[in-house]
Amino acid sequence: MTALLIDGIGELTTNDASLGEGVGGRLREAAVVIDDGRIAWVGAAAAAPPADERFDAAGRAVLPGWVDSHTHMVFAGDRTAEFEARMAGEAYAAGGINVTVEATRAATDAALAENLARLVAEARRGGTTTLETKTGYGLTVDDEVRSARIAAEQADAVTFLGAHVVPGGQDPRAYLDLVTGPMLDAVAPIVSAVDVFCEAGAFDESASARVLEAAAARGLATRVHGNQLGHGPGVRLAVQHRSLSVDHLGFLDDADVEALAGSWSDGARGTVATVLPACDLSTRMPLAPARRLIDAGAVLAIASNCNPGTSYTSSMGFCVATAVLQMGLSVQEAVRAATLGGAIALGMHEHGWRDPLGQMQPAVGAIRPGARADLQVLEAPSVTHLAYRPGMPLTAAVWRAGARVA
Ligand SMILES: N=CN[C@@H](CCC(=O)O)C(=O)O
Ligand SMILES: [Zn+2]
Repeated sequence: MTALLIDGIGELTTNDASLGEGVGGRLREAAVVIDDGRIAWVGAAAAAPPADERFDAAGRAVLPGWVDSHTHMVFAGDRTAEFEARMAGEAYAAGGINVTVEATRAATDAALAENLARLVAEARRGGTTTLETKTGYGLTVDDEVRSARIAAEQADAVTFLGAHVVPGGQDPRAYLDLVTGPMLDAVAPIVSAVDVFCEAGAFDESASARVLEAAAARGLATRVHGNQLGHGPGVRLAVQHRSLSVDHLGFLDDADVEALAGSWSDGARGTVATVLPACDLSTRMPLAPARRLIDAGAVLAIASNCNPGTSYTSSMGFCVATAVLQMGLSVQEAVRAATLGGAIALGMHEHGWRDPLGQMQPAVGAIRPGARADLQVLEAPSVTHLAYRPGMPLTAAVWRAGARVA
């Protein structure tokens, strides 16, 4: 194996308090050695061991690759008209999902895989090295299995979202029976988690609870899309069911914030609060109260929610900038939420995990010895530039599992 030394790092964000200072575990004048797909060494550049090859970061900032813990990238079609109508004043409603369902069902496997590859490549160029994606635009047994299979070829984690919306013309009770029964059984061998859109116009509290119970009965982790379009039971349900994350969070009351923070008390694995800044902007909905969540002690993740309806971007840099400029986070807090936070939301931060193709992978979300060698070099001296220069393409180089991917 060829070891690579990355030195000349002006500012290294490790996300490990034992390696550096502050929220990001930051080191100055640092170096990293990667070997066999993993981080082999981290420390002061002056003390770096020799390696076979060298990359000079030339004083630039290095940080973990983004961990995008929430996307919907298996789809076909376009929702430009819906977006235009929204920008002209129409409200977002869950019903738009059915437009993408129709286009996705009509697409060939090759077309879906190609569109996914295009989006994954975009994400990689923007510094994303770990990516979750969901089914949810098939909504028949065959179409959901097909989406899960296509996702498994390209994503690091696949989530089943059969409970996205009741497909047009179907009886809600019969569909819930299908999603919690035969459809779930068919996708269970491929996916690692189950999600439910708990919202008016999608699945109510009791239907959502049934989805979460059915998943748990099959040993699958759960996530919830909650509190996106109004206040609802999503957060409460997610915490009660010990879901890995609850995502969106535009409408929270004090009890929701306390429940999310309290879910981590006594050393328990709690529920990550995942905010989706690009989605909040793109739907002109209130921004999730990320500052309040962190201050209360919740564990925060930032994700892109890349999908054709509510957030057609995979730019984690844009999400981080928005979280700083509009949600009141410090740059270090936002970077941590978009890297380690996402890894915690996916259960990939501490130990090895199995990818959708059955291969064991090292932990992600931090630059520490033993972790997967997922890192990005910014065309900037510090991560502060992510918010100071919003919208600029600052990703200069990306390694994923030790391989240069951008
Ligand atoms: N909220 C549910 N699902 C997506 C939207 C999907 C769509 O509109 O196509 C979301 O996360 O925003
Ligand atoms: Zn989503």
